[in-house]
Amino acid sequence: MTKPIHVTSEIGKLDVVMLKRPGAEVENFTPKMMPRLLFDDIPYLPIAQKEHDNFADTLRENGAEVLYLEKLVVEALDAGGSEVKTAFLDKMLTESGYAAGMIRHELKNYLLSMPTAEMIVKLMAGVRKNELDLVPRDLVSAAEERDYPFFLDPMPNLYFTRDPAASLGDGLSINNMTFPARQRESFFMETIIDYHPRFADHGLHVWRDRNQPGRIEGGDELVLSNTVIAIGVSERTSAHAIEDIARRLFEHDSGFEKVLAIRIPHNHAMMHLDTVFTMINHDQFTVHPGILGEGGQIDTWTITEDQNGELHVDHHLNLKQVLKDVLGLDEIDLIPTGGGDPLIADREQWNDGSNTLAIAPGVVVTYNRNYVSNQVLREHGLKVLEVLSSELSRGRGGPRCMSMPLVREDL
Ligand SMILES: NC(=[NH2+])NCCC[C@H](N)C(=O)O
Repeated sequence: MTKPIHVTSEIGKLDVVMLKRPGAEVENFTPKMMPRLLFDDIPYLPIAQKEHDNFADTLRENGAEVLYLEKLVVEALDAGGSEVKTAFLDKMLTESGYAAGMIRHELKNYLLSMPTAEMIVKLMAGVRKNELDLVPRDLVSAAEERDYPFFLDPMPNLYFTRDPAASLGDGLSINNMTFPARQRESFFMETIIDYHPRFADHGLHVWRDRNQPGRIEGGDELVLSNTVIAIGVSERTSAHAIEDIARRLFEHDSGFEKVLAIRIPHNHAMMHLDTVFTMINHDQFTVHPGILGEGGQIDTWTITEDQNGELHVDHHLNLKQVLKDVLGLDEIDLIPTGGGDPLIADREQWNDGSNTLAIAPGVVVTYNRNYVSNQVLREHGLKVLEVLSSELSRGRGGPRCMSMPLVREDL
């Protein structure tokens, strides 16, 4: 049987992928909560779901098996049995800010009274205060939180399955995420890997787990080849975590020998490397011109292991040259988002015009709204499969963010 996780490139034919269909969580918040929940608008759920189904169908029609996160967690908990389910809930409540006390007790009873599938939907969607017959009498609730409508916040970013974990070779990183709005998400992934029959006991390597200090997110982790990984030094991923994962990958025979750290601006529009740079063919990449300085310069470091087992770091400024060197290519094609027009580049990057998902070498899935960038990709010889994007894009992520490849064919 093929391994449950096997990803040695960004572009090998996509065989198995994990998605999350947007649910009640993307509607269960108010404009005031948006900045904290990392959304810039309120999506219209029925249309977001239609668009997401269109995305999933496109992947299936092109030969990928689509698994759903929400289904895998339920199957994992059911396989684990009631003790695992209770321990899962205990930990989820602790991570949601209820380590002890009356509210924890009530929330636990409320959620445990539900069948597993319903409990998971509820945890993802959030629990409002008016759902429980409870007037908290502790000082914190009485003094500060009276008007806040939730006991448990919704997790609207779950449909960006790319970020809580990343498939790297025959294993994965399960990530310690940056903002509280997303930190609980990677616990679902950990539960799947630990208890789902498809993943547990298959010798999967967790190269770095979510308990490690230093934040990292999958949108920053790109598998350039079976020996090279690129990682963004970004708003979401710290240099410390990059050194740490590099060390672990080198030590544990992962096959990876080089990590390319690329520094990008630290802001919400460009939160991850994959919002400004993706690999789409053996020698082709999309890049948002806004990240490149004069003469196309950008801070890049190659990290390798020296003979003494210490990390060795080299600094470079020419991304194109570094990519040629690490991939052993004579020429590469860096395709600018928006075709190089700075105004269009900014507009389309905002709606994830650089966030392309390669499903085979030279075949990409993109949002239809980025029609200038899509046309440019076609002119560069790529096959572009467009998917619907009016509502999904309001969460600030595109086709790469919305998918976690589990198995790709080797090149
Ligand atoms: N890989 C990505 N670019 N993911 C996009 C995630 C968007 C999400 N709203 C966040 O801010 O976290």
